[in-house]
This record gives sequence, structure tokens and C-alpha cells, in this order.
Amino acid sequence: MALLSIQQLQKYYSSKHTQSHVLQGIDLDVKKGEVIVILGPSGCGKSTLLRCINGLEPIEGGEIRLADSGVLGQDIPWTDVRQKIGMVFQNYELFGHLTVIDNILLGPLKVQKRQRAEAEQAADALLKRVGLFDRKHDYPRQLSGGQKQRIAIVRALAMNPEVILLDEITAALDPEMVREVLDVVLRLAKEGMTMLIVTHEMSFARNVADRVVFMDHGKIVESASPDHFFDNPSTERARAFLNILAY
Ligand SMILES: Nc1ncnc2c1ncn2[C@@H]1O[C@H](COP(=O)(O)OP(=O)(O)OP(=O)(O)O)[C@@H](O)[C@H]1O
Repeated sequence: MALLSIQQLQKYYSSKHTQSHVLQGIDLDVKKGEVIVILGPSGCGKSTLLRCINGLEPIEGGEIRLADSGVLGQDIPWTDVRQKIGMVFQNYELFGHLTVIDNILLGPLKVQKRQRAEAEQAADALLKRVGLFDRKHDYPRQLSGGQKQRIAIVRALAMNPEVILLDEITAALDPEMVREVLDVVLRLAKEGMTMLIVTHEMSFARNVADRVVFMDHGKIVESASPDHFFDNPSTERARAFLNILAY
């Protein structure tokens, strides 16, 4: 049985005069421990899909189900969903007025109401895993982009989520910092973390993914193993996408 199951997900963005149908019936099952990389041309709906799964965007149809908890937004309120499904964004979204450790502990203490000693011990262990324990009392402005992004990953992990969503987490980084962040994600994948990843780093995508999902115009048009997708894509649209990247 899937850990995360998305059925017939529909999402529209409306403005005064126009309405765009951004997700047009997305079906996706994610197994526990599976790493799915979502690829597709700019504007096809990748970020929107992640934002809907995390309840940051309301959905207009279909449902998202987490195995043990039920339908998101119905059986589990969205505020609880964000404890079970963590998200990391392109621009870190750390609070500038809080130290690293206070950024990390915000969710565990305020939302999950855990004891500080236990939560801080767990946070310390995570900081050590990403090599940033010595920056625990720094403010975000004292850190490089790559360090901030590793802290943002720790902050998501500190809630003990069942799934994490990574939305172009290296897109704002200087090239020399990309590796240190992707290495953390590769390690999480090896440890069995269930992840949905939107990235433009194709060699990383091929390395980390158990499955590649290719989207175009709000639909999933291909779902395949990374080797199959990159060496022998089934659809013309995926071939065109990969050809453009080759230039
Ligand atoms: N808040 C919003 N209001 C209105 N339209 C939006 C909003 N967010 C995204 N869109 C539109 O929805 C479509 C899908 O956007 P989305 O950001 O999900 O695409 P994407 O595949 O992640 O693109 P990219 O690779 O460029 O980040 C685009 O046409 C975008 O302009």
C-alpha cells in the first residue's frame, strides 16, 4: 500500500478575468522509502503539486491520502499535515531574528509541544549529521546559502515527518554550494526517507531517484525508472525536454 496516494488532483488559479487549470487530474502513489523526482518544463505545475501536497494551496478536486492518517484536509487538518509532510523551499525561509537552533526548534516546541531537552538533543544530532553543530547559535545572516539550506533541511527533519518535499532547493545557490546540499539529500535517500523532489540538477536526479515523474501542462505524462527515462523516454514531450537540456 502507498504511503502517500494522490488521486485525480485538480488545481486552478483564478484571477479577475482568467482561470488556468494548473493540475489536471494528477494520480501518483508514493511508497514508503521511495524517492520520486518530478521533472518537466517551466510552468508545468511541479511546484504547485508540492504546495498542494503540503496544504499551502487549496485544491479544487481529487484527494491526497497519507496511509495511516487518511485524507489530508479532511481526516487530518492541514496544520497537522505539515508535521507529517515537511517541505524545503528554494529560499530557505528561515527566520532571520532567530538563531539556528531556535529556527529548528520552533515546530517541535510550538507545534508538537515536545519537551525542550528531548527536542534539542534530537536537533543537535541532526546538526551534527549535516556538519553544522558548531553553528547552532549563529543567526541565518552569518551562514552561507548552502549552510542555510542544510539548516532548512534539518528544520524539516526535526518534526520527524513521514515524507519530505524539496522544491528546487539548490536553485538559488552558487555552484560550489550545490554539492554540499545535494550530498545531504543523497544520504537521506540512502537512509530510506520518503521524498518528492523538484530539481533542475539532472545528474543528481538520475542518482537519487527511484522513479522519475515527468509532467507537462498540468499532467503526468511519464513515470519511469531514471535509467529508462533518461536513456529512452517513452514520450515525444519528454524527449524534447531532454534534448533542450542537452544544449
Ligand atoms: N499563485 C499563483 N497564482 C496564479 N498563477 C500561478 C501561481 N503560482 C503559479 N502559477 C502559475 O501556475 C503554473 C504552474 O506554476 P508552477 O510554479 O507550479 O510551475 P513549475 O513547473 O514549478 O515551474 P518552474 O519550473 O518554472 O518553477 C504557471 O503557469 C504559473 O504561472
